[in-house]
Amino acid sequence: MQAAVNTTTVGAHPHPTKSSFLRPSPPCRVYFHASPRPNLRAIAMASKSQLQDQLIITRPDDWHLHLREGGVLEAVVPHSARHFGRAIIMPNLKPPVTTTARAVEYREEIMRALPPGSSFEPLMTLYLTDNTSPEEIKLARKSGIIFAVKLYPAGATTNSQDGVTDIFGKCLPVLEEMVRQEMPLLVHGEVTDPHVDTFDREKVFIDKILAPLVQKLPQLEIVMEHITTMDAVNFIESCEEGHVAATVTPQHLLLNRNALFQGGLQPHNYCLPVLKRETHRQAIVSAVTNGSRRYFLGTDSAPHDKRNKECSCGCAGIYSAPVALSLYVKVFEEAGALDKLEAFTSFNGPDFYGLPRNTSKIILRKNAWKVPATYKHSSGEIVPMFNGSTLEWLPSDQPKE
Ligand SMILES: NC(=O)N[C@@H](CC(=O)O)C(=O)O
Ligand SMILES: [Zn+2]
Ligand SMILES: [Zn+2]
Repeated sequence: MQAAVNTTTVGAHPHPTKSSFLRPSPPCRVYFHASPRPNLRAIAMASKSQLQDQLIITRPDDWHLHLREGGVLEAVVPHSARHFGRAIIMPNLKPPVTTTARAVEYREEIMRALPPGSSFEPLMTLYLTDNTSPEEIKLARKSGIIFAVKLYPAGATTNSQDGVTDIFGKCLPVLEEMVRQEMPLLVHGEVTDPHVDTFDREKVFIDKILAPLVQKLPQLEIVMEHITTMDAVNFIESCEEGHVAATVTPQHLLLNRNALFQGGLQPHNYCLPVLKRETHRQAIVSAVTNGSRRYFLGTDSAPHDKRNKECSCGCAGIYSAPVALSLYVKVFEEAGALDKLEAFTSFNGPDFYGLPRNTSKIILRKNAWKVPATYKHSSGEIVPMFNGSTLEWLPSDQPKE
C-alpha cells in the first residue's frame, strides 16, 4: 500500500516559525496519492489545499475512554479497538475500580469482549477515594497493568459519588507515593460547590485546586482531562512541559454551548464539563493545532443508554468512539494544520506516559459516510455523537454505512 504513494515529511517545514524553533514537534509523515512522479512542490501545496484526500498516520491511542461493563462494553469496545492501539480506561464503574485486584478483573472482562484477533490494549486506571492507601499505589505500579490514578471530585460527574471530598486533607500521602512511583494523576477538573456557576467550575478548580497542587507537588505528573476553557489552555501552557498535560475531546473542539440548545434541548450534546462559549472553543483549537506537545487525543467517549439520555434528568456523556477520529481530522483540516495531526493523535500521549509509540499505521480517506442513528447493545441502544449526519473522513477500517 505505502509503496504506491508519494511521501513527504511535512513536520520538517523549510521555514520554521518562531514557535516551532522553541518547541519542535515530532515530524509527521503524511502520504499522498498523487502523480506517479513525486513533485515536491505539488505535494507541499497539497498539504494546504483540498487536494489531500488520504492520510496515513501512526495508529492513534485514546487517552480517555469509558467502556462500561457487560452488554454495553461488548457493544462499544469494537468501535475503539478498530482504530486505536491503546486506551486509558476510566474507572468510574458502579461500584468504581478502586483496587488493583478489581482493575485486573475489569481488564480481563475487556479482553474477553474484544473482537477476535484484536491487538487493542486497555491501559487501566484506579479511582481515587479519600481512603486510597499509598500501599495500593505500590500494588498498582507492580501490577504492570495500571497506568494512572483518576481524581473525581465527589459529585462532579457521572459515578463520582465515591470520589475525593478533600484532596489536600485526605490524599497527600497517596499523591506523594504517586510521585515516587511516577504514576500520573488524571483529573476531572471541576469544583462541585453548587454556588459556583456550572460554566465557571473548571476555572475555579484550576485556581483553587490544580494550581496549588502543582505548587505543592511539582514532580507529580498530571493530566487535566477533557479541557473546555481558555483558562485551562493558559494554565497548561504555564506549567512545565512534560509534567502537566491535557486531553481534548472532539466535542470541545467542534461544538460550543449553542449546540445544547439548537432547535430545542439536545441531550446528546450534554457532557461534563459542559460545552462552553465560542471563544473558549477557539482557544482550544488553536492550542491543539499549533503543534504543542502538551495536548493529546482523549475522546471521553461516554456511552449511556438512549433512555438515560432522553429523559427528565439525562446523564452527562457523549458517545463519540465511532466518529472521534473523523472529527479530529476535520478539526485539523479546517485549521490548515493536518501536518500537526499525527503528533496529537499518536505521539504526544505515549511520549507523556513514557510508553512506546505505536508502530502500525492507519489510513484516513476522504470518503463521505453517514453516522448511524443508534448502535444496539444487549438491552437497548446508544446514540452516537453527530448521529445521522455525514462525515467526510473515513478511517480505512471503518465500514461505510
Ligand atoms: N464526560 C461525561 O459527561 N461523562 C463521563 C464522566 C466524565 O468523564 O466526567 C461518563 O462517565 O459518563
Ligand atoms: Zn470527567
Ligand atoms: Zn470521561
